[in-house]
Amino acid sequence: MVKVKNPWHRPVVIFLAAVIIVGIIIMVAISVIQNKPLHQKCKYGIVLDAGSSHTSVFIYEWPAEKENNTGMVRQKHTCNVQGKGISSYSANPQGAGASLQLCMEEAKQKIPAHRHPETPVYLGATAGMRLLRMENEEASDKVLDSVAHSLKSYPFSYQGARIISGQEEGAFGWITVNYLSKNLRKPTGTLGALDLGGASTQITFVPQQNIESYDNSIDFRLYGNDYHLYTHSFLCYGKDQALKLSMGKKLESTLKADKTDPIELRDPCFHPGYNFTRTVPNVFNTPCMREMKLANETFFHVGLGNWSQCQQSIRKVFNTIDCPYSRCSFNGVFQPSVYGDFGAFSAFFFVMDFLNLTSDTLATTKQKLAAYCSTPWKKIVENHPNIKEKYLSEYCFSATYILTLLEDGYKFTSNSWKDIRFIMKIGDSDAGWTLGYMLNLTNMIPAEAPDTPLMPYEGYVTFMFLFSLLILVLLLLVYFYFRRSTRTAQKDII
Ligand SMILES: Nc1ccn([C@@H]2O[C@H](COP(=O)(O)OP(=O)(O)OP(=O)(O)O)[C@@H](O)[C@H]2O)c(=O)n1
Ligand SMILES: [Ca+2]
Repeated sequence: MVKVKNPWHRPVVIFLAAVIIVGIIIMVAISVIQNKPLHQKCKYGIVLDAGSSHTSVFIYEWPAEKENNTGMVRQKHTCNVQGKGISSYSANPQGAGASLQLCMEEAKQKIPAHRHPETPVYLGATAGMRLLRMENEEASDKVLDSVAHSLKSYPFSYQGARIISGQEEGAFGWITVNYLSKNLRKPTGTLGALDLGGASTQITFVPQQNIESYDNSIDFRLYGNDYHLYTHSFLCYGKDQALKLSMGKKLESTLKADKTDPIELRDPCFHPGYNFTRTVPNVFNTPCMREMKLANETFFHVGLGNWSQCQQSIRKVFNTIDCPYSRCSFNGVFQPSVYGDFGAFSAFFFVMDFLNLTSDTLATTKQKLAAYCSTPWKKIVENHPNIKEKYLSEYCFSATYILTLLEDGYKFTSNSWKDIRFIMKIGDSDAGWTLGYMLNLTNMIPAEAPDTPLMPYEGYVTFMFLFSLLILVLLLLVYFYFRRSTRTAQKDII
């Protein structure tokens, strides 16, 4: 046997082997950086959204090692607490805490037991509790004590139950939609946030103009970028309270014009043929209507089904005359021109989605809504036998209110209407303030960008593909080179 001798064989082979080994090490390192651990350990967080109309429990989940990266936290589970919001328990505060039990038991099942002690639980109450606090502070404290006591009885890490401010509600809703849309680490624009609840509504966006009022401005530094936000929350302008305001105004003018007994409230925002007897205290028991003096006990609520008259009546709840700034939305509140795309969620979505009005032009939306409002009540009930009549009866009002709020209130135009996206979820997580609230309280969004920015997923896939191709070509070259060398050597021997 003759040994093949070639003086530059060895360095070439060593070089190629080194390239392959380094390549494999880089691939493994990138896989780790790309946050695709072999076995994913998760952490959890619970936020209770104690809204004016109801309470929801949200369970969030994220990979234990990579909690500071945008888009890593996702909604694992949500549970709707049965019954009304916690503010409805003012006369029976213990009932508020007890109402959370079923959903909290569910949370115990959904989160692995060994994670329970480290899982934070937060409860944030919104406009319903703000109103109760205005009306009766002692009662609102008792309700908060009751829910706090209930939450402390679970094996999680209780972090507090409090009434959040309207500014926090707006700002955390904005953080949620931009975190979920992965806008926060890119130089691209952000998404404004429009939230419509039962008792308040929020508008939050990055404006182009100066913010003239200190109360409406909020600054964040997230992942190394500065955000200067405009935000405002209108208490009493959620859809349930706005209905009361609007009906109250109509009742007042009816009382002035006609003192017959019982009073007939002829309402263009309800369908023709709709006729219900209501009692004044039931409809108007809210601090949003303190100045209105409405003594009569019962009245007939009669539908007329006239969209344009309905819009006229709703306009009366917005004061668009007085403005101490260069420009206002309504009620003397400063607002810069709306700018950029907006995500409109909660009742903005529920109502517009129910009426199939989430993707039309403003003109078409108005036409369709006018036709819907004039549809007889009997037909509406026939078409939707499974929906509670109370909710069904209010969609004409609610959608007309939404259009009026967006157009006359926030000054969206037929042109900027198309920048509004009616959304419920982004990915598998709900749009709302709860996720932003938890990200903030757990410091999961760092002010500065991490030192090693991640390669985007598409870039990672392309890189891995090209690198694998390179390794394959190198292996083939080595193979052919050796084959040729061996053959040459064999020929030499022959
Ligand atoms: N699928 C749903 C859920 C809720 N709603 C109604 O939409 C309104 C707002 O609901 P939500 O956003 O849950 O309000 P809350 O959070 O309870 O109120 P707030 O934010 O003002 O405290 C309420 O009138 C509720 O009855 C609806 O029409 N359809
Ligand atoms: Ca809400």
